[in-house]
Amino acid sequence: MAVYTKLADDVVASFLTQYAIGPLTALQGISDGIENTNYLLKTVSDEFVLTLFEHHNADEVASFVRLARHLGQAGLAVPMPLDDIQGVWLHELSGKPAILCRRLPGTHTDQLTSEHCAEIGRGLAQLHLAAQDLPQRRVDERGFDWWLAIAPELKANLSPADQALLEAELQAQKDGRTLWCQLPHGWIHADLFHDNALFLISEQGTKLTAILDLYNACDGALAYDLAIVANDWCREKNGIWDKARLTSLLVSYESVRPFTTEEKMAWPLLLRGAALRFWLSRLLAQRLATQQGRTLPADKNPDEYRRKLQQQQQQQQ
Ligand SMILES: Nc1ncnc2c1ncn2[C@@H]1O[C@H](COP(=O)(O)OP(=O)(O)O)[C@@H](O)[C@H]1O
Ligand SMILES: N[C@@H](CCOP(=O)(O)O)C(=O)O
Repeated sequence: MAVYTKLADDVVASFLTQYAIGPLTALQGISDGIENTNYLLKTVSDEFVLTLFEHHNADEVASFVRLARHLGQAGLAVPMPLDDIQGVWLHELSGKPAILCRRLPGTHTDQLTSEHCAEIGRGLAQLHLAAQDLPQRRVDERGFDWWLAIAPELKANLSPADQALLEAELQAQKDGRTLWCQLPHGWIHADLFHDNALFLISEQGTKLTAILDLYNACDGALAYDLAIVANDWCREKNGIWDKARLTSLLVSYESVRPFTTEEKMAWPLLLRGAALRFWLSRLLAQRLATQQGRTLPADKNPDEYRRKLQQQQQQQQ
């Protein structure tokens, strides 16, 4: 569920009077997403998505949206906040930063194919290139330093075998740090799971229509971003690779931005780093959920990423 802040119709209707989009005709909470509150709304002119940021202040939102605007102006299909009649795009609603974006077409899919992977490979490479000239990249709040900081406290609840798996990977990542730092860096999406993309399927084929949720975007190794995508889009939840989807992803990405020699060398390290990152963040989310008497959604199970990491380690022995 992703409606943490409930908004009455009259509150939204009044909010919309700041925009030149006509009066509200329908309002519905969006159940997808995990972090922010999102509403789908209709006016006489079009469909829009209203987002209330639950965990970020206005300055942080301004930083993500700077990237979204830059990418949108470069022709990428990302949610771009609309200006109101005063030319202001960042608002406050119910005490939270709020933006309004046009609803992008397309739907989510869980039935991933090589065509989806080709599309996202191309889309991600285009995002990396288009963002290169945008300065002031944010630090990755869930990068290497965070792995080292959070691992000791999460380790206490793991089995001895999982503790050993975690320790071995942290050591391998420390050993690989010099190589990692030599890789091309830039703005990365940092969370481009398949639930953050929309597609349209027509007689012309499968088309990527939106890359969503740029709210983890930060500085990082570009090929690490691709490894995050590969782990989610090209592997089953049991960790088994779909080779056709992986090939499709890599070939398509490389057709837009060719890999450097160092990136090819670092690929196994990056895949493991990407698996480690989401194993740790899901363990943390699980701990918070338990403390609050909630259960995690089934598709956020930390074990998926433990298995992916373990298999990747075993393949490389
Ligand atoms: N501009 C948009 N056009 C169409 N759908 C959108 C748009 N923005 C958000 N959504 C829908 O809302 C969902 C949640 O958005 P997302 O940014 O991923 O939220 P969260 O940060 O809470 O995870 C998306 O998965 C998508 O279904
Ligand atoms: N896509 C992730 C959730 C987002 O990561 P987080 O660090 O912001 O929790 C997942 O599927 O685990």
